[in-house]
Amino acid sequence: MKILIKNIAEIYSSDSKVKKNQFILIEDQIIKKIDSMAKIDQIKDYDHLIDAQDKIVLPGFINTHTHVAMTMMRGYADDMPLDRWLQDKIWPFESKINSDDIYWGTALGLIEMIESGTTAFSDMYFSMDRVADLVEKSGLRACLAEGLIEVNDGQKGFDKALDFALNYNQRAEGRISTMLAPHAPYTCGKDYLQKIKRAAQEHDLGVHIHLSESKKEVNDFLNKYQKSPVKYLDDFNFFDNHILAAHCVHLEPGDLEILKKNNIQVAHNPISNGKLANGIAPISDYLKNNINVSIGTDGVSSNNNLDMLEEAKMASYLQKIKYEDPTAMDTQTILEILTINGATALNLDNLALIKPGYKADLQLIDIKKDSFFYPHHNNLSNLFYAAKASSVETVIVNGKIIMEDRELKTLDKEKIYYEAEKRSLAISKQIK
Ligand SMILES: N[C@@H](CCSC[C@H]1O[C@@H](n2cnc3c(=O)[nH]cnc32)[C@H](O)[C@@H]1O)C(=O)O
Ligand SMILES: [Zn+2]
Repeated sequence: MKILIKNIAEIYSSDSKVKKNQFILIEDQIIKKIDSMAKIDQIKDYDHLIDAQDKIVLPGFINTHTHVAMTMMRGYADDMPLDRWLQDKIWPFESKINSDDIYWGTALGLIEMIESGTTAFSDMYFSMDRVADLVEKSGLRACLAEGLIEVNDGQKGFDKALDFALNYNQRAEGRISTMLAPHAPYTCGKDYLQKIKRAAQEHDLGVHIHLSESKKEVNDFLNKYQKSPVKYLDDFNFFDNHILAAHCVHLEPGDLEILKKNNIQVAHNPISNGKLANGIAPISDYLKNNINVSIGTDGVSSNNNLDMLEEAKMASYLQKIKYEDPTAMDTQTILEILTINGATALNLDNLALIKPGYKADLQLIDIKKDSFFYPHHNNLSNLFYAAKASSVETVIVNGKIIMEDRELKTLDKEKIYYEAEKRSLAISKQIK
């Protein structure tokens, strides 16, 4: 399948300056050629033509930390601190969820991701085989991991998670990759974490974990072990693997050096950290120290959506506030954090740049339809600081169009809305 995208107003990719008036040729899963419209006559052979007049093209956004099925809990538990939110609301709800519920809750989240220009995500949840079915069907790219909480999951859960990680890696034409995911150092003991670490090393799998999210978590570790969660994990070499660490909000002296030394991949979730009042992560310091930072939305229940544009604007403005420095996170940095840094975080090669030889995961954004794109001084600024995700018009993943002119090509919206609504409300009724 060859797709030709012509008349592109501008292409933004973090490896180069903005390119104007271009075409892109996609062949099968790969970006084959990018050139100026003056040379379009050279391209005679293609199956599908997209006219990108008045549109800009960017790599798809990569959401590096989420629990997609938690979309079912949108608006179910608000305005609470992390420990109470988990223990009083979220975990009781999750104890009633079956794998069909996860399927439909995830489907609801996938619609939102596609419609807001996300082409890849990293999910930590349960019933991952069902999530994988949806990744396959939707056409999205995902890094999937069964989340493990030791008291609930134990050895059996570990075996299942490892089995999943080994069996599903590279499925769906390579769109699915896998990791192991101990939930957090406060929900998994040292022996359990060591077992997971050794399995990850043996099978060359990355490890996805929540880390130093709340002040309480850090204080509990300081009281119990006289060291921070970061130091605690480092002391038994937990960080030897590729580590995707969500949050990293609260650091003790010496922690940043540990993150840097171990090449920890920080997934920053500013809206979740705001909603649960966990604080503002020291992202500027991470960036200055060349620690790779990407962005996650976390689950909808702590957000309450999956919109990466909103997340990025919040990330940037919070850093400006925290450091009283308007340059703390500029538009170029936002572009990197939303795209190429996400690919690095998920250990995926040849992804997230608009460049020949790279996977064709990209989005077309209309810059003439909505008032917030006017005037056109700087479209990247307009996109990150002014626009809404409804300007995302067409989404391509792995060379396949999954949304065109805002029409979803792979998912049945009506059916998904119906099932997700029915199941979510039925579960909340069981709890009351
Ligand atoms: N197998 C586990 C599920 C782990 S999935 C990942 C878990 O992370 C939880 N979670 C979601 N957001 C956050 C957060 O911000 N901090 C900590 N945990 C979270 C989520 O509710 C889910 O229970 C079990 O049987 O409970
Ligand atoms: Zn999370």
